[in-house]
Amino acid sequence: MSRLIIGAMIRTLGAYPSGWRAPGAHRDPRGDAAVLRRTAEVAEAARLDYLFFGDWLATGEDLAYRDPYLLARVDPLSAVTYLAGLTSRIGLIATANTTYADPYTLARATASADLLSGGRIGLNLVTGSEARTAGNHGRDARPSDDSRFDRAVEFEQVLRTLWDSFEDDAIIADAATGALLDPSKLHATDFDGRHLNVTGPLNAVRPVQGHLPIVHSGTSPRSRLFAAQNADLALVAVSDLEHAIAVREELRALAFESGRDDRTLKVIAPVLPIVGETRAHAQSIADELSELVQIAEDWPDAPPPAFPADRSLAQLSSLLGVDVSHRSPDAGVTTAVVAGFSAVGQELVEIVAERTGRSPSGDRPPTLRHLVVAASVNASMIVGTAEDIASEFEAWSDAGAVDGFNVLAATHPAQFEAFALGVAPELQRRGLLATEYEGTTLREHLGLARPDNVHARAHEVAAHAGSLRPGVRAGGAGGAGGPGGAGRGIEPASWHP
Ligand SMILES: Cc1cc2nc3c(=O)[nH]c(=O)nc-3n(C[C@H](O)[C@H](O)[C@H](O)COP(=O)(O)O)c2cc1C
Repeated sequence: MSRLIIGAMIRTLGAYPSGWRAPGAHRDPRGDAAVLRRTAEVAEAARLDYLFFGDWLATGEDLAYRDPYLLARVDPLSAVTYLAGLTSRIGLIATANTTYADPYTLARATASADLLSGGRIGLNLVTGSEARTAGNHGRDARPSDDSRFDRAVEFEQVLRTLWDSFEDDAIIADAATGALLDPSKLHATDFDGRHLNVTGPLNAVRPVQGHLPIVHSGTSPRSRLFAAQNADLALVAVSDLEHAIAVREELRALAFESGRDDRTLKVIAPVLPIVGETRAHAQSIADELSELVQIAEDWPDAPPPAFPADRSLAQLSSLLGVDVSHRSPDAGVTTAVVAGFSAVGQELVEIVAERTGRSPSGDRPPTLRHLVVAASVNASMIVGTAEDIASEFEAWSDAGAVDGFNVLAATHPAQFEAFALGVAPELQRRGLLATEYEGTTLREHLGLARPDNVHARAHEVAAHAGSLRPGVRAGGAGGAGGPGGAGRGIEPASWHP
């Protein structure tokens, strides 16, 4: 039984769109500091490996209905730096968008946070953008998929090379001789790529972790290739166990073909557990959350223009293959009605039954509202007791489907603490989560070696070959941490200056 990597993806207003409406739930982002503090304390006591902060560089009224936690949130780097001061062992992962960020500024901020945290920071690199994000950054259009990933590849290489500006022993600090620095161990970056030109060196000492663990989340083919070639953790969106096994196999094969030790790539799936004292209790929580999700028919005339179009009886009718748009959303759906549904409709009825315990043949049949919500709210939900949830984690681990999970809490604090205080101890009992932090850095929690300094390796190669001038690069191709890059501790011969 190998231990899983267990992190929590923090969404303070809850990861379920109606989570903030649940009784006692945190619902005002102006109070996020206290929730973040409490969440970090509980997560570290539960020995979770890390807290993960996604990011979205735009906002608008639509998010209030679809993804409320995105409406107004603390910037991920501020969150991890703040929590680094309040915790001592748990990892802290922030998200940055390589399409819009500046590599020098980001390298400096992340190297600083890693120093301040004692080596506990990770960096999730995303490239995606929507029109609003482009507009917020003075760009008139979304970059093409290829150009955003071509830039991301250069960006990741520049980050690693900037982080390696100071070799670990570059600072001498000898008061007697007045020697503060060994200048031969401070390296320029001199990156000259198609998208990025960075001279360096970075004005921050090398991170405690050498290079921060790189995370990448995405679904497109370019995204998977980027993760396979450059990431330590790949966050995947998967629909079920079989899909997860296939995606992990594909990512590991891509990593191997890129010249990496594919075991160094950890595949992490998001999961949204609803935890109750009994299964029926958990189902009642899921049922209440489902009923709190607003649908178009809740407005007497018409929903607001920004309201999600797919959250309506009209949209549901097209999925069911039966016109239910004129019926009450709270009308029970009986077995006879379900018999006329399409295959998709039947599947929705099963999803609702699994989550809420509502059955068309029972005394609490599902309503059309439940079916609208099941169809329009995307969530990898598991509903049950702490043992039920832990057994599902164990089954995915045994099947080789994942290396770990990013746990999303439907509500804060209730469901987050139900997981941390209920499921985490059960995972520890089964050997799936450590009972104590074995190391002090995020790399150690993730079982990742500390990479060599690309320039120091170049020194060795140069000393050996008598030719190479470290730090001067012939252009963007080939990189410190990219495919075959020495940044991964892969033999220097594969690193092309
Ligand atoms: C599990 C998961 C989490 C994600 N989190 C973010 C995020 O926090 N911010 C973001 O801009 N994109 C996020 N994305 C979207 C992709 O990371 C992003 O667009 C990436 O560049 C790959 O995109 P593509 O699959 O659209 O090519 C996430 C995707 C997945 C599967």
